[in-house]
Amino acid sequence: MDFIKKIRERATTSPKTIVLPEGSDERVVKAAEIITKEKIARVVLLGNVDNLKNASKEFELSGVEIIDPELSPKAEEYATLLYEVRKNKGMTMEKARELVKNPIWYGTLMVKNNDVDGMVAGAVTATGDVFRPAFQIVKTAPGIGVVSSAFMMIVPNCEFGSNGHILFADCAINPNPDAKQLAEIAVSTAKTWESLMDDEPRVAMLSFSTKGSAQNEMVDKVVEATKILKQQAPNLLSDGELQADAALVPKVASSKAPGSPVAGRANILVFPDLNAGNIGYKLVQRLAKAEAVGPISQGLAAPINDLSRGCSVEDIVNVVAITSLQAN
Ligand SMILES: CC(C)(COP(=O)(O)OP(=O)(O)OC[C@H]1O[C@@H](n2cnc3c(N)ncnc32)[C@H](O)[C@@H]1OP(=O)(O)O)[C@@H](O)C(=O)NCCC(=O)NCCS
Ligand SMILES: CC(=O)OP(=O)(O)O
Repeated sequence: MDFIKKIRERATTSPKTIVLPEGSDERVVKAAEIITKEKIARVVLLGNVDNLKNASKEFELSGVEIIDPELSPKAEEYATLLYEVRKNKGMTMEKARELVKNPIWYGTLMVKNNDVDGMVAGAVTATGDVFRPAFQIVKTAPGIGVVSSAFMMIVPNCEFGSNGHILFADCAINPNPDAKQLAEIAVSTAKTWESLMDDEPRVAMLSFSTKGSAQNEMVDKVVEATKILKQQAPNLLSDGELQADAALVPKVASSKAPGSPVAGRANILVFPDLNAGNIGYKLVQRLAKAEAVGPISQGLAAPINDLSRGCSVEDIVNVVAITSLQAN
């Protein structure tokens, strides 16, 4: 079955409550309508109640809960929660009361307080501003050092990866991960793959060098990350350092990396830094007309997912479906 159809169907089997803090954006309101109609999740929309009531003349919003953080009776409770979680980092009650009026902080506190199962934001808000409160309030899951993200790229008419499905990581969060963090990103992405796909994960650690063809400290980082990855996850099919063509194309792999367990058949591409990852996913999305589902966050203690500000309504619906699945 088609990947997107499958995740949406899986989400309907145990619908969760997801907060969408950007009720001021029409795409988000339309997505709330579709999510509710298709029973993918129960939606809480944050925004100005009057504006959203007006919007509901245009959109079918029955079944969607609407909260205005500025008028919410829970604002003081959430401010106290924020103060308690961050007081050792200099948070004051005054600052907490101010931050709670911001829908992204309010939504994150709803997640922390278990009032909702997850949050999706980023249609209007830049990635850093979505994740900073998440890192500070929700924090990492036990045993996780670094939160990262992955995009499921679905490339039309493509034989590479798993029938054109390839996870790209990290394309949204960590600007310049060190070797240890890069290895952890690879392990997290393999777990994300396993939660979404039926076949085995095959991880390529990407570089501009294949198996020593170039020498540079940027290559050394990927070589070191591959070594750490193989030690930490010996049963995971992984290899590096590989160029993108060696990772994906069997013929190139047989000349550049003969005998590699992954080269020519990778379905997970781990990029060496955020310049490469973010530019890479946007190029494939726009030039190859690939569907880019994500970014899917990995390693937070509760599911909070970002969007690209260029997202469509359908992108929002898809990320909400994935967020519901992560909340299971
Ligand atoms: C995500 C991001 C905002 C974090 O910023 P930062 O400056 O490191 O954040 P702060 O220094 O304020 O750290 C806040 C907290 O988050 C934690 N943190 C930061 N990055 C983290 C990560 N990847 N995983 C887990 N925790 C992280 C810090 O340890 C800190 O915790 P503490 O305050 O409890 O000690 C930053 O890495 C960023 O802007 N990334 C690029 C996002 C982007 O623009 N992407 C491109 C478009 S998608
Ligand atoms: C993921 C990403 O690149 O987000 P944006 O396009 O909003 O910067």
